[in-house]
Amino acid sequence: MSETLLEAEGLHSFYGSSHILHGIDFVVRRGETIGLMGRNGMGKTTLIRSMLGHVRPRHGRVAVRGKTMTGSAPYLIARKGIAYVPEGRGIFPNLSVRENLLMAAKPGIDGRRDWTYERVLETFPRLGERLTNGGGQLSGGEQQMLTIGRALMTNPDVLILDEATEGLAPLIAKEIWYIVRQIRATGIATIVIDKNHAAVTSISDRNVILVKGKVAFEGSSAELRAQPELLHKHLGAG
Ligand SMILES: Nc1ncnc2c1ncn2[C@@H]1O[C@H](COP(=O)(O)OP(=O)(O)OP(=O)(O)O)[C@@H](O)[C@H]1O
Repeated sequence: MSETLLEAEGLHSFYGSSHILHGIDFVVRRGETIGLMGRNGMGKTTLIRSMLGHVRPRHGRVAVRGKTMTGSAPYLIARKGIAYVPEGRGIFPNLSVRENLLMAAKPGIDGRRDWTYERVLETFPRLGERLTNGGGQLSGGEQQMLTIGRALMTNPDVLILDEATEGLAPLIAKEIWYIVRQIRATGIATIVIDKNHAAVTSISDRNVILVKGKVAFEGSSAELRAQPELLHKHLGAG
């Protein structure tokens, strides 16, 4: 079985006295694409934030490449090859597109420099047309592309996309999905959180559905499609 890159075991996380995650087990192996699903407020973002050191779990363990890193600072976890594209984007509005990309550049954990500035521009031709524009002058879709481009410039082994197509026009969302497919094909493991379940299951190897901070389903896209009642019950879809 491929190397485990990111792992949560029995995670319990809280915001103040609100108990949000109730003993979650979650694993990301090299090269796999995981759809993380669930209705609003079920704990998807909290699970990601708990694994990445933004929220300190009260119980349980987080391991990165087999090493326990529960509650480690986010930058230490990022340094281990985990890139996070949060909901709502994270670019520097006063810097140009070129500067936004170049300042993110770093080799991967094993020294890989697969994702160069040139390659990111090939993947996102729209950004190439906007190199001198400020990040804040871009459209929502372009900002999202820049955020993903910045994450790729870090040469990650795991890329986490939290609602990457949220609020985008359908054609732009389609472009983002096309790019996610290309990224997947390069062997980067990806966690995709998105409300478009059909799009998620069309690219994911495995899917995890959260209900009230617990894993309610885990299985392949074929298994999930074979149980449409699950989609209806847990996601309100179909
Ligand atoms: N910073 C916070 N402080 C207090 N409660 C929070 C905070 N962030 C999230 N919550 C609550 O934790 C619960 C889980 O939120 P979370 O964002 O993890 O859900 P989600 O499944 O990602 O849903 P969404 O799609 O709405 O982001 C929700 O009830 C939410 O209101």
